[in-house]
Amino acid sequence: MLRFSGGVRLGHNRRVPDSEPLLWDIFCRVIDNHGDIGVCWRLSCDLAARGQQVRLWVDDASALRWMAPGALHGETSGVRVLPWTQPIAPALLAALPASDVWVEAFGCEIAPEFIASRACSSSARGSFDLKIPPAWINLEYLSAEPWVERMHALPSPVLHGPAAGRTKWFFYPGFAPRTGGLLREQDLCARQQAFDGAAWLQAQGIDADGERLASLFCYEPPALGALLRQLGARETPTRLLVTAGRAAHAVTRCIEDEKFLPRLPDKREKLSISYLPPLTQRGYDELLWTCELNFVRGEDSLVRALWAGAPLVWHIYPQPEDDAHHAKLEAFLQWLDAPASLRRFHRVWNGIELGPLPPLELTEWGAAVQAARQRLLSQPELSTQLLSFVAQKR
Ligand SMILES: Cc1cn([C@H]2C[C@H](O)[C@@H](COP(=O)(O)OP(=O)(O)O[C@H]3O[C@@H](C)[C@H](O)[C@@H](O)[C@H]3O)O2)c(=O)[nH]c1=O
Repeated sequence: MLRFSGGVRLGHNRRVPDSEPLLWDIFCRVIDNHGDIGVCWRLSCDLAARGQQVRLWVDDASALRWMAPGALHGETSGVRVLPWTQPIAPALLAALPASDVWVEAFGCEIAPEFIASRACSSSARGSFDLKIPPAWINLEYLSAEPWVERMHALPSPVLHGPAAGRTKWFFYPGFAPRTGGLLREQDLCARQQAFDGAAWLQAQGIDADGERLASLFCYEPPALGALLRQLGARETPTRLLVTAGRAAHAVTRCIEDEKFLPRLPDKREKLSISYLPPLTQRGYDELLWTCELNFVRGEDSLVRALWAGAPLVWHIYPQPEDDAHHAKLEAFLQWLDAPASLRRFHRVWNGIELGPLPPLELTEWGAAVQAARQRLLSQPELSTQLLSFVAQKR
């Protein structure tokens, strides 16, 4: 069934059976960094891969140019990226068929003109047409904190506007079984198994013969200089694959810092650095699969590093107003059943504790990540859960 422009939609009063593909409107506001659009794009593609039709409304789609080349030209089957302008062009709204599911990602409020355009014009109150209510999902940020299990799947009544009286539903991604789970494409494990790291490095023009590989995706960690010194002092030479943007700037600043240079150990040549171009999302996954240690940040790359299964260190998105990220980090480490050295490493890496970085204990850290990955693989992933949740709420 074609649902995009020119397509024929089912009669408005007919309930679409659960097995039939649904039309989704996903709204994404880019606050900063790449996680907002990164998660929304991944979700859109994963739903489309399961036969759903997705319209992704985003106010700044610029990151998609490198994250998913072709996305803006409609080259991803089942996903159409639409400009979330303020206001949304009335002609665009008028041309679009009504959808079955609305998703507001990360607490962004769906555009009021979009909601109003879906209201039944013949209704006396001008209120929402209840004959074809879409399932309305508030997709939240990821956290391992215990309250997520209590909040997941709770209703949130809409009090104002043309949709007053309707209900939105909280959907919390999470690590624990009673949450909405984590995004994991159906073909992810197969792709990972078939992956050839050596060929990937060659394609990137990286000659890493005899070197241990670590990837770096971070903000500006206070212990970055200490990490570079630590990597430079390892027995086996290390190559750090530094992602484009803030991580690359932070490393460059660190290395160029005149105060820093004299303090580098004698064996400085034992640390080589490769600066990567912005990778596609798939390419970023492949980077994580190639490395024996991954430094990640934010939200989406953390999940991808868990699927990669190698030891990981998380630079959590800082919330300096109330330090809410401290509890969030501890909850994650608790869920991970992280060994003491990994916990301490995280606290220093995130500037929560002062002091030297503990040594890298990759065998122990890797075992914790592998065990966590196995636990996650036995739980249903996010899209499966979201599809069945939506089926219940329509
Ligand atoms: C480095 C790199 C990343 N990526 C992708 C992977 C992810 O989808 C995305 C990065 O997103 P994250 O890992 O979540 O890190 P981030 O720091 O960019 O995003 C953050 O943004 C804040 C606004 C949110 O509040 C945070 O929770 C978090 O999501 O970029 C690439 O596609 N290519 C690359 O080369």
